[in-house]
Amino acid sequence: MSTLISGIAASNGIAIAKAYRLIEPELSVEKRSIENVEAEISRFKEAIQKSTVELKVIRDKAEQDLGADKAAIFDAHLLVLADPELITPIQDKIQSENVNAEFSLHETASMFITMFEQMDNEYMKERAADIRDVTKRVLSHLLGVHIPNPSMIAEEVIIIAEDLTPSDTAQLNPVYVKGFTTDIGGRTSHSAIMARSLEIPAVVGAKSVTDSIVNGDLIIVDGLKGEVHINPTPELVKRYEEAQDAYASQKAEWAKLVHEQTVTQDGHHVELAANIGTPKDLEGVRQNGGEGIGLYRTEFLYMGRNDFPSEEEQFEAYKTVLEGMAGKSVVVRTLDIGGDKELPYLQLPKEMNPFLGYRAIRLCLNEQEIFRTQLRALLRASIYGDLKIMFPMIATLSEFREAKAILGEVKQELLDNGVQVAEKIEVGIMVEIPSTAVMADIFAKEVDFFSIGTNDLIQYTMAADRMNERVSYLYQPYNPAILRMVKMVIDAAHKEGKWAGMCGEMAGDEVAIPILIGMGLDEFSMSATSILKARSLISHLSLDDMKKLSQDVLVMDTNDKVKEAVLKAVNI
Ligand SMILES: C=C(OP(=O)(O)O)C(=O)O
Ligand SMILES: [Mg+2]
Repeated sequence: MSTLISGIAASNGIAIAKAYRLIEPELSVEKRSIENVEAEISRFKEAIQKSTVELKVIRDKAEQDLGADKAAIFDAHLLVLADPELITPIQDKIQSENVNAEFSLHETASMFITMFEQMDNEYMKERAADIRDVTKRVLSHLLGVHIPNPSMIAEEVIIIAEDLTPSDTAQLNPVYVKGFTTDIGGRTSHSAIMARSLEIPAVVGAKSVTDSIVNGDLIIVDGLKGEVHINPTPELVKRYEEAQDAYASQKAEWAKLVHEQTVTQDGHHVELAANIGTPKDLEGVRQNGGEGIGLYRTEFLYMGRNDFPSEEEQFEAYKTVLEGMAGKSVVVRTLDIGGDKELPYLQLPKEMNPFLGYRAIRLCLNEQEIFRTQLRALLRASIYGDLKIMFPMIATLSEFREAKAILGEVKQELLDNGVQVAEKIEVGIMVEIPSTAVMADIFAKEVDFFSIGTNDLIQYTMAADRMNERVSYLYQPYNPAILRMVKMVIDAAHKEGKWAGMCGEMAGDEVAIPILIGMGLDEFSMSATSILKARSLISHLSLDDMKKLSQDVLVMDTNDKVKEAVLKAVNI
């Protein structure tokens, strides 16, 4: 009997494959007295040996599939495993206290982790994170349980997880990972955004998938409808295979527009740009006819590793993207860390409300060395294309002025040292905090452009956590409260002769697009895989009709009424 679980459609497409549970096993430790100390120490040594072999295989595979930078984290783990300063005290404790290896490992490692975490030293804090990971691995061997290793997957699978962190997603190889489904998350959580950029069908917020699915179950992930089928009947599999074919033909139709401009029926041109996370995404942008990069989320450069990327490393990444876009506009957003995006090597105090906390520009203005290094790398790369710099999470004008002043200082230092920097670099902001949307007329006098970040703007306006599927019904992009704010921002930009774009998920939403065209949005930035579909839709719209539609919807009372009105006016 097949079982159906409904969730949130997070990334288009249909995937059919075996389940792979990416879930950490229970690793609780009990204290036991042991009689044979020698045997216990051998058992411990054997677990170390197995962990070392395992880590070497993982490291080599990660290097081969994902590159040396992603593999570096496993080198650090291997060093910890070979470190006598950690290993000897564990053996000594087994011997002197006659306790089991699990207990000795757990106690000794916890002592080091606490000590290193309390040090005011980034390097030592990173070591604490390494010890934590390595301890888990050795414990798993002592306890005889299996820790899943996503980078080791070598057959077609569908990942089943409670949630996927951005660094988990960075380790997934789309050659094997055909789809994923998670218990938690919403359409704008980062796992969903990554799934779209990797073109992996995904259903998130499916509540009970980890309870209902065991390794090896046959799974269908329907990323179009938001459904997960567990052990489907052969008839259902057949129907889904046909749906996969139909989706592939539809994509082939859209693909004909890859070299076309984006123009409405009555000749109004807009720009369809792509959101990217790494230079590797450029290929997808080209294949999908992106007219620029509207959002380069640079935080991915900082994730899934052990240390900050150097200025040189960042410079290379930015240069690759600018050169790859061959003179087309590239909007690079400065580091937006915090919220659900954590860095293992930047230990920050736990916060009650991380989405309302110390993140993005707030952190960069405070930890200026991190910010200045990034700005230096960006400015040095600016001569390789059309760079635009964008600051995230701007809430007040003084934050913008301060960030811009720092950028000015960094630029002057570079020029003083004879480093070449592009003459004209537009500097803009994300509009993703309601205070900034409301003050858009004032900001518009000082910024070069706006890019509306609806993922956060909606979460903050509706007071609904974008990661929480229990309040995901409040993710209402067509709610007139949101639409009015978007309209204010676009009008404010135009009044000062500036341009307004949108890089939140709403920009690629087929119900929102007609309204946004009517409001005069200049640039739409979305997952590369949504571009051709959006271009096709826009080519069937008339600007005049959409202007009228956008005025009508602004005075409607609910999200659903607006949606209904758009679906009635436009054949989607
Ligand atoms: C594009 C946005 O930024 P992110 O999703 O990275 O928070 C947004 O908030 O809409
Ligand atoms: Mg945001």
